[in-house]
Amino acid sequence: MGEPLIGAEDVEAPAWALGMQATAEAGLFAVLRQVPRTAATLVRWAWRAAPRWTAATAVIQVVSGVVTASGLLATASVFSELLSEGPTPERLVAALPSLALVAGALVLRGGLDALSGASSAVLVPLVEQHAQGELYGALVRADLVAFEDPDFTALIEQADHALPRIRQGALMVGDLVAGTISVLAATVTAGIVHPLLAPVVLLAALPQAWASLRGIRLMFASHLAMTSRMRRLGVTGSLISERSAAAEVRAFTTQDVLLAEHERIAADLAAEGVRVAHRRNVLTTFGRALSGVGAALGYLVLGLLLYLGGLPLALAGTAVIAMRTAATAVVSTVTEANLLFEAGLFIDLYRECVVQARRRRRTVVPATGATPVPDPIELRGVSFRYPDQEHDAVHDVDLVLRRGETIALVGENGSGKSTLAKLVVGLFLPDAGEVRWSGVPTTAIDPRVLHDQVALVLQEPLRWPMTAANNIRIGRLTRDDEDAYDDALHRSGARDVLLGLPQGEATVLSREFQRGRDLSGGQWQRIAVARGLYRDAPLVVADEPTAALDARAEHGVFTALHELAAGRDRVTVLVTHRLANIRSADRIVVMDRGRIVEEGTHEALMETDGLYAELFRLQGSAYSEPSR
Ligand SMILES: Nc1ncnc2c1ncn2[C@@H]1O[C@H](COP(=O)(O)OP(=O)(O)OP(=O)(O)O)[C@@H](O)[C@H]1O
Repeated sequence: MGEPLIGAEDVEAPAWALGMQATAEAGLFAVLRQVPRTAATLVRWAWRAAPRWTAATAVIQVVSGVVTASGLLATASVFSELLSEGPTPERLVAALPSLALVAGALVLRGGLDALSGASSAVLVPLVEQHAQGELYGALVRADLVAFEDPDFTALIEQADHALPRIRQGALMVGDLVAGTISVLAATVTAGIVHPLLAPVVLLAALPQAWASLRGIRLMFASHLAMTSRMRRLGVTGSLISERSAAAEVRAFTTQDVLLAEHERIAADLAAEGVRVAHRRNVLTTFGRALSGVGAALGYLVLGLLLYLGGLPLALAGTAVIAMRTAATAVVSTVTEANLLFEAGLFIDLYRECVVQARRRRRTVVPATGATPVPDPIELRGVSFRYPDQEHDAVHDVDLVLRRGETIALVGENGSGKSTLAKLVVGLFLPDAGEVRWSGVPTTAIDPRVLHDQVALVLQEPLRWPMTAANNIRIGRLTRDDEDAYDDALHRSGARDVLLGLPQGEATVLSREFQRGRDLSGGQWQRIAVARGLYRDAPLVVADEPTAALDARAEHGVFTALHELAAGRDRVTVLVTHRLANIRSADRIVVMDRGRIVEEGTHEALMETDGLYAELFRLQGSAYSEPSR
């Protein structure tokens, strides 16, 4: 097989990735500006999550930096005293106070390190939790159509992966504060010895910092460019590892081809990983070499100062210590800044996801007046196209639905029935035209107000991973009505399902938990119908509610839906291919390629002798074929 298994190989990077790539490739100074911005974001998150711990951590880090700096100055002073002129015992005695300071600083630093560890241990998980809360808070409010956009769902995946980097960044902020103070202290010490030595100290560190930053930018750009491939790897990986795919993968003997595809994509990613690692390695080596030259220059300056008499010999030891300490402090601070910069790129990605999720929230200016209700529901010139698609899934549809009516949507596969049903209930908003509920466009109704009045039974219902009882009660958690619960169980045929479970309605319906159970497709569908009935909403939309049901259960469900529609003044929309079941519907709406092509009662449509009559006869003939 020459073609790649999943499809087009030359996949485009999503639009958000292109934007971020530009950020990652921006100039070095633009990049340097990002570190304080990232630190500010993390501190803001920390402050919102736990203000007291944030303040305590800040104090600890600043004190820690100051103590380190004092220790360094005291060390320098010990050297000055020891290397000064005079008899050794006197020099030793003179150095004692500074020695005591060094020891004190070391002990204090140890204590502060312990405190800092403790405060980070509390703060970092809180920051992570806050960040996740912000993202998930935005995601649950994002409009359904956002999840039809693969670029957005890829961004969500990336944001989920960014969390460990945020944790790492949060850890780094405090260290960076203390580290920066240490660098300042070392530079000041060197500067006190001789003003020329202060810039010289930094000379050794800058090339390493530059190389390191470039390396990270390289890694991030590659990470963004590989987004689509990583997604493909995830898709093939889950086909290999997930329970839902296991049966078909084996039955179609696709194990080897899947594994080969997985290995091929993994090899691409590994090759890219090796390329980036190699280039980062070259950069690091180059940076180190340049830093070596910088350090050599530093010592050359020191030598020259000594030679020219600009520096007394007694201070040379102090200068060397300050230079060594500064070099070490700068390197660790640069490493911390690098990690923060790296975290910053992922935090940007994370924030982008939050921003996009917020942008994809449905903005509604609610209409004034009484709460809109689904009676009548009027569709005028409604069209809808899925994101990135070339054709409308629903095109120029006019339709009116009234309370007490049962409307059946029929048509061949892909004709737009499910999409139209989602437009009727306001899960999707039309791209053109209007859907009005009691005269108010669905665009002007708060989605929660809309959906609160809808009971939806989908073709492939969500298998809620919770107890069987809660799988039904989640239809309306605020309702506590045992009679309604029993009635829903009875009408949907779900009672038999629950009776057959080891712990009855308390059985958890998910194999991901211990003693959890799974159900058959038809049993799940009965649960979904029970959930829809228990919701007790004025608009009931059932999309193929009986596709997996046996004949008896199917009959029961349709009878229940009819009774409910007629008895309680509901609007009921049935999407189905089982035409025999909807003969008594008040109206049958026939769809073809996104348009309504016929509309009327069963009798009227049979008389018209169009698409419906053809489909009906075809289905009927399958049952009336003489037995051989
Ligand atoms: N999530 C989606 N993204 C892009 N296109 C979609 C999506 N869902 C459906 N479509 C396309 O929109 C059109 C209408 O699909 P829809 O699911 O509404 O049809 P349907 O009549 O309910 O089909 P079926 O009888 O098979 O359930 C089809 O051409 C389908 O390929």
